[in-house]
Amino acid sequence: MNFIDKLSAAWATNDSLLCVGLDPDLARMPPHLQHQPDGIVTFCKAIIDATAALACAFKPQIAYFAALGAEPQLEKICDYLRQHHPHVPLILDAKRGDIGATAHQYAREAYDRYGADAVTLSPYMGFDSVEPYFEWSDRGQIILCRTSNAGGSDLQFLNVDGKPLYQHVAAMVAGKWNRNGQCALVVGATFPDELAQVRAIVGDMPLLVPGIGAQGGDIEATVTSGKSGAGAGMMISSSRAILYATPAADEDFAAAAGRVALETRDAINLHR
Ligand SMILES: O=C(O)c1cc(=O)[nH]c(=O)n1[C@@H]1O[C@H](COP(=O)(O)O)[C@@H](O)[C@H]1O
Repeated sequence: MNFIDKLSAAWATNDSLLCVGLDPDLARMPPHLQHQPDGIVTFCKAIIDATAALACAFKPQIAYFAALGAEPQLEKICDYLRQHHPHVPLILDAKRGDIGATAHQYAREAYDRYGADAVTLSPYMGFDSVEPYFEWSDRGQIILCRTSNAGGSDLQFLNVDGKPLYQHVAAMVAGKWNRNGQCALVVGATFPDELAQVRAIVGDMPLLVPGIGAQGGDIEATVTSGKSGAGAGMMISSSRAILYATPAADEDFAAAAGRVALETRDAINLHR
């Protein structure tokens, strides 16, 4: 099943627009897991099992693994997701962006090594830096458009031919770039006005929307501004607020993650 169909099925099956971000920070994990050889795997599996019925996607962020040389643990987590929760799409958050030959290697990493359904990409090196990813015709490309951080405005808000650069990115990705019909865009929950602008440009294209939870984005404004005509169309992502829902010393971190995921999913659904 291709990325968009799998995402649409997960929206319906789990009645959820919540994407659970897997950003495992050793220092915030329960102490008994911090020094175990596969402690990150154990931590993430417990979070995954506690939230899989509530999520429309999982999004591991590769930096938290690569910084520790823990890519083999990320492989195990991705294998686990595909085997035990195959109906929930796996998004590798890597924000790649490089010339074509190098991009092809990054595509192999995301889609073949980790088996991701989709990967996050930067658009700023242009179409030929994204083109190699289309060789995997059933997989998704999620392209940065209006990011959740304050500094995103430095470039994305530059006025180009009468409109901000991020709107050009939205129009390009929804048009010429969406070669396999598997593209999506990243728009931060911290900017609901821009979320509405992007929605108006791209029709029902899925949007990955980080910025609720730890970054303080407002759920009602996010859903109202970003939902598609069918009241879906978004992967509203939260990482730290779910992963570290209890103090690190608390043994019951997975149950707390499940509780916060349930509350977040339901709060999102109130406004669909
Ligand atoms: O592409 C992303 O996922 C992303 C885009 C963006 O604009 N802002 C953003 O925070 N993210 C990612 O979303 C996650 C946010 O984590 P929390 O703030 O803990 O929910 C991190 O993994 C970020 O790298």
